[in-house]
Amino acid sequence: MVNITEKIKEIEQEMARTQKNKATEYHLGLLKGKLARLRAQLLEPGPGSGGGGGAGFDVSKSGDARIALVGFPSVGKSTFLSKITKTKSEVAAYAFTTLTAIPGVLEYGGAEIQVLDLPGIIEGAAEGKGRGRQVISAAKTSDLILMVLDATKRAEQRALLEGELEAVGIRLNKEPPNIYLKPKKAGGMKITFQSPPKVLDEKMVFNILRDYKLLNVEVLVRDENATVDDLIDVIMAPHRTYIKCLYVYNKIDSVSLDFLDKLAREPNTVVMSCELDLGIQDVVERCWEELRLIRVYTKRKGIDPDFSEALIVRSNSTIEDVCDQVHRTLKETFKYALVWGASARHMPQRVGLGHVVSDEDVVSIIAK
Ligand SMILES: Nc1nc2c(ncn2[C@@H]2O[C@H](COP(=O)(O)OP(=O)(O)OP(=O)(O)O)[C@@H](O)[C@H]2O)c(=O)[nH]1
Ligand SMILES: [K+]
Ligand SMILES: [Mg+2]
Repeated sequence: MVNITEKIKEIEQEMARTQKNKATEYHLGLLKGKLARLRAQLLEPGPGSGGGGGAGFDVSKSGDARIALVGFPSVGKSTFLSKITKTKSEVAAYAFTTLTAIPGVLEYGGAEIQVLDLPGIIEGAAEGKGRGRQVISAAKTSDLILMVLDATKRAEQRALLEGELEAVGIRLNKEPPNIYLKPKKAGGMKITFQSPPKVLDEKMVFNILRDYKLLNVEVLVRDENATVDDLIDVIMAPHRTYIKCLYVYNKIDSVSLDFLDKLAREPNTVVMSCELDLGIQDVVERCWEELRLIRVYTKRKGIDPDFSEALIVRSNSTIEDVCDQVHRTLKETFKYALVWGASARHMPQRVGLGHVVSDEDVVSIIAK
């Protein structure tokens, strides 16, 4: 383990030393690939290491979605959990008050959202410092990461934390790169650019593929702005997780109004003070928006819809998903559905199992 960590350090240092220019770009690209492989290796439980990969905490998923509270120690994660759920997680002024994952339930919009309060992480977490690896594994299983930051601390805290998550393959607020890659049994490399690339070139792609021993492979780069990092992410796809992240600055009671104004304007950012009870509701509303959960109300023939209880499904869900939420076997007797609401072209619209529902649709399932 020490060995890999040292190798990672060496490569990071070499990359930092190397000037970025046309002559060094291929070399840097290969170093990036090597780094990505070593980091993945670090996360694999090694032989006899007794789970050195750091499995997550033993908290089963429940509810309609999961939010993870990630941050440095004492930024106010537990204080926040205690504000928005009925769970009381210990709060104190010293670092590492929370030592395990504490789940709470946030009730909002008819949904039950599991919120995981996690131990604070420190620099080097990705390499196994503190409970970092476990915290990050738990974060990986969430639908939304709330990165809780202390508004009174240095601005670098955010980049440091992002770096830790990046290092273990978490990609925040990013879509998977638009590069198609398919390993083949034979036929050599086939590299195609859909339009002239702005950053990558054929030699770079060739070098990286060869370095990964992908000698028979088809690659189609669809995004003209794709980078070496994007290509590596596609090659390393099983080790990459794309998660939404909301940056939440707490303790705004202790900063100037000018600074607060600057923070609040940053993208994907919300500000709050748990101590003064300021902005908490805004944070909850932003979480709800980011999760993009959809409420569907069911209606029986001849009776008004039941607006007191919603079925909660993910965005882009279909009538089939709605059926599954009602009952496991419902779709076996499904004939058609009637839909009222934003997803319907006319009211009601008669639809099949593949119809994509919108938030607050009313649905009547007609059985055979
Ligand atoms: N000034 C100020 N202090 C706060 C605020 N929210 C929390 N605190 C204080 O910050 C300290 C740390 O709070 P915790 O909730 O324990 O922080 P944590 O992030 O869970 O800490 P660990 O579990 O140790 O990682 C406590 O003394 C809180 O009272 C806030 O909005 N403003
Ligand atoms: K604390
Ligand atoms: Mg805590």
